Amino acid sequence: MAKAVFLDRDGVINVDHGYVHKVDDFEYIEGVFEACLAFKKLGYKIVVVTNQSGIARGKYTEDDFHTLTEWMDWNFADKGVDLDGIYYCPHHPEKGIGEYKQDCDCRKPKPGMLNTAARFLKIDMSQSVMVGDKADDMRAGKAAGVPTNILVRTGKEVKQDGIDEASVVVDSIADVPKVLEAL
Ligand SMILES: O=P(O)(O)OC[C@@H](O)[C@H]1O[C@@H](OP(=O)(O)O)[C@@H](O)[C@@H](O)[C@@H]1O
Ligand SMILES: [Mg+2]
Ligand SMILES: [Zn+2]
Repeated sequence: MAKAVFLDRDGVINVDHGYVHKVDDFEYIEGVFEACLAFKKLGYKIVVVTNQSGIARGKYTEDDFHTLTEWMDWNFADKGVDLDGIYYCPHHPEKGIGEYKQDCDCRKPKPGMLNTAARFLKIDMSQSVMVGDKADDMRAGKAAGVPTNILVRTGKEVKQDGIDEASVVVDSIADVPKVLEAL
């Protein structure tokens, strides 16, 4: 069985300017590629799990998301990092338009995206790690059975509920490899 680092996107990989959907607005957080290279060296798969309710809200389309994601995936590949999976939730239970208005199982804090990835990639949750910038990311990790849930300070303002749900709080993804080395 494999172990994985589940990565939230906005606020962890890139600066969360709010519903980012264009290459021009996609600003990488410093040290993200080096951190991901370190995860790979430590034997982890890397799986992105991102809530994209901007799709449900009609701010951008699934095609816009795919275009940006393909560009991001190539950026990682150029740096020697093969992302093992990228999962997204396009829904919102109240603000969604049409088919996107759903109380789905994939929107974090629910664990659907992590569980789907785990089935497909044969991931052992008990050895895996979640990295996010919100309490709901920590809750999704815990609901999936991930024991190490790391909150970073590069995204949404860290609040008490996030701190309470997290195993550890670090400044950014650049600090995560040393946390994993100590596990
Ligand atoms: O951090 P991840 O999961 O990768 O993506 C979150 C984003 O899709 C957006 O999620 C929204 O939350 P709501 O979906 O409106 O609750 C807001 O927080 C936006 O500012 C943010 O850009
Ligand atoms: Mg986030
Ligand atoms: Zn969903």
